[in-house]
Amino acid sequence: MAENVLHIENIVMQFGGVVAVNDFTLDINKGEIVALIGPNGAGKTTAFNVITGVYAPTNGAVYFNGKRIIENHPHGKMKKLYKGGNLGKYKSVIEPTPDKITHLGIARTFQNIRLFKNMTVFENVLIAKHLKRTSNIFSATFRLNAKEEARQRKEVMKLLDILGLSSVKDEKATNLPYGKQRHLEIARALATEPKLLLLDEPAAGMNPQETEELTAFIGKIRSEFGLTILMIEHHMDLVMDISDRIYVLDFGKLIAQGTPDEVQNNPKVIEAYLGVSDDA
Ligand SMILES: Nc1ncnc2c1ncn2[C@@H]1O[C@H](COP(=O)(O)OP(=O)(O)OP(=O)(O)O)[C@@H](O)[C@H]1O
Repeated sequence: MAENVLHIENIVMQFGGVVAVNDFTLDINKGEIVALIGPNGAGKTTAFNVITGVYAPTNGAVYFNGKRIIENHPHGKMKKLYKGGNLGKYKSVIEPTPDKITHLGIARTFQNIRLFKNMTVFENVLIAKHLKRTSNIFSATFRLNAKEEARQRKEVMKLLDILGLSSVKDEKATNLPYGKQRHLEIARALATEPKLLLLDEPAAGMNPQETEELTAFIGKIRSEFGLTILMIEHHMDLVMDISDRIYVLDFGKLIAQGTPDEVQNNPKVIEAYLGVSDDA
């Protein structure tokens, strides 16, 4: 039987009167690559921010490897404002910080590149590796134990080798071509040894050749590291090529899910993207 890695249940994320994510449920099994797509403002990044502990959801729960890691229900100001369903279903408050989520084994990248631009490729990955071990930015930067440090350096070299980045390990991040900077961002996420990787628009700003290289790169890391991947992406070639399944959000609501074939022929999806339905 397929092994569930991530189960998001009835997630609502409401900012005052704006319902950014509206009763969203999603499942990902071990080893799958799942894409989360939808027009601008559909709620995709907000969903990522809930899974990674940036926002406590207004209502709903998140399970990782069968364990409930996030739960919340409308309280305080939201008690009056909340218009969603499942009221009273979620009773406890579990609000891990992003740092705790990383330690559980979920890593992410961001829409905009967030590298230490003036540090080398090697240093960028090493700092991410330190964060995994210490969860403290101070000791992550000014490391303490020489033996542990040597071990981590070795692990980083191995990771760079696998990812084809060892030949540029001493280059400053800012000097890398754009596509490689994106690979480096993923390398940093992998340094935290995740089981689940969330990629937020990894192909943003890429040309077709860079996008093709990224497609191969993502396929490679899935098999090398036995990863499960959830990816937000607007490049439909990449999404259709690499995804096992796709979820589609529009105005915060799930409007479709299925295989790439099912989703691209779904009239609701066509309507959400083009503003016209085939059967209109
Ligand atoms: N912190 C916030 N406060 C208030 N509203 C927010 C906040 N974050 C997101 N929103 C709103 O929630 C909605 C969903 O935004 P979100 O960024 O999740 O969409 P998205 O699908 O990721 O869009 P894009 O593809 O453009 O990145 C938008 O209307 C946005 O303005």
